[in-house]
Amino acid sequence: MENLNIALIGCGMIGREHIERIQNRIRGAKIVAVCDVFEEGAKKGAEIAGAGTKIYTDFNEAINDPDVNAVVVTTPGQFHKGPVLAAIKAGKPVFSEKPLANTAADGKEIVEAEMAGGKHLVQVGFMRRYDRGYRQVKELIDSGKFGAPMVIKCTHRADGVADDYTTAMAVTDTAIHEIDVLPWLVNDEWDEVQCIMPKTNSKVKNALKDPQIMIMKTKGGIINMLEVNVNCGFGYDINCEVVCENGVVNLPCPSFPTVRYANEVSTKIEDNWILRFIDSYDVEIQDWVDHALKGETGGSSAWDGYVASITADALVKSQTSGVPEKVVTGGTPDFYKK
Ligand SMILES: NC(=O)C1=CN([C@@H]2O[C@H](COP(=O)(O)OP(=O)(O)OC[C@H]3O[C@@H](n4cnc5c(N)ncnc54)[C@H](O)[C@@H]3O)[C@@H](O)[C@H]2O)C=CC1
Ligand SMILES: O=C1[C@H](O)[C@H](O)[C@@H](O)[C@H](O)[C@H]1O
Repeated sequence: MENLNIALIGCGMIGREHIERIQNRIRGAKIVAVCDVFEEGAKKGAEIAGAGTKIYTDFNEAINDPDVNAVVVTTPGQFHKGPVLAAIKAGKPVFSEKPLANTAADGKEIVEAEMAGGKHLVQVGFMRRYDRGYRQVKELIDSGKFGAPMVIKCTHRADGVADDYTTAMAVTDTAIHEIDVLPWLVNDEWDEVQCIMPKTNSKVKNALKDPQIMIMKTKGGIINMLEVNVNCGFGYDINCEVVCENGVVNLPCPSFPTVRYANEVSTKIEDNWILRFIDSYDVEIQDWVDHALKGETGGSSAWDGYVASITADALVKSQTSGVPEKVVTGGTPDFYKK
């Protein structure tokens, strides 16, 4: 393939972000068609993509357009399976935003379809693997200088979520980033996970339980403590500290000026995920395009996405059981072994 001619499915918040970056900053690819169940949404996507962009409201029609040779899926997680399976059936490379699917059952269908087709076509949008800070942490850990990782402490904090955000989404939509990136960071796999509910924030006006504490243990014995806190009140605050045998490695915070003013010293915390990881989205999408043009996939595979969904299912189960739940994947199929 000379160029990816992409159909983007789901012209919402991140769909429009990806249209803008693909049209303006990504080499070797362009959006030629956009699709949204709401025609108005598709028209908004087409406006960003530019003149001549085809508009669809049916993802099968968009994906099977003969001018389309690649697919980006940016529908809500529970609606990823349809377009991803359609892209696999059409033999076209597909970038699916995270999560691959909201349940392990849906993820399994995708993995089985990709293996049956015999071609690696699916990449999942876990962009933290492309984030400069996470890659710096991984490089230091992989150097061996600090010894083996033993404990990880993370926060995933945001300042407010949509009204339809649920207790389960704290796992399937939010913690799913740590579920994917941490095993990659420390070269291990999840074994057992537990969700513990502290006192709920009095700002929460619906059934949402927030914050949540997720204790996750790897097969190698590393224990991670993750605080998911989506009503923190002060910004979008992502932290990751890896405690090793001879030292501690911390994820760098985005750099902002330190201001001294009126007897105070202060710096800034990002407002949201768009700005906090803006560079990593560009690196991730460019890597997907570069690989797809060679008939390959980079980043997180469909199997990585499926394992993340298996882990998420276990954590959601623990949200009600309150006890540790095992993460059972059955082992990596040869098709996905690197
Ligand atoms: N990597 C990251 O940091 C982020 C990833 N995401 C992921 O991106 C995906 C989309 O999230 P948002 O943009 O926030 O959602 P959104 O709700 O803003 O947009 C989703 C769009 O998909 C459309 N849609 C729904 N079902 C469809 C179907 N069957 N066919 C075509 N269009 C359909 C909706 O009409 C809507 O316009 C989710 O999987 C989410 O987890 C979202 C935010 C950040
Ligand atoms: O994917 C995302 C964002 O990247 C944020 O990390 C989360 O807080 C949000 O819930 C989710 O949509």
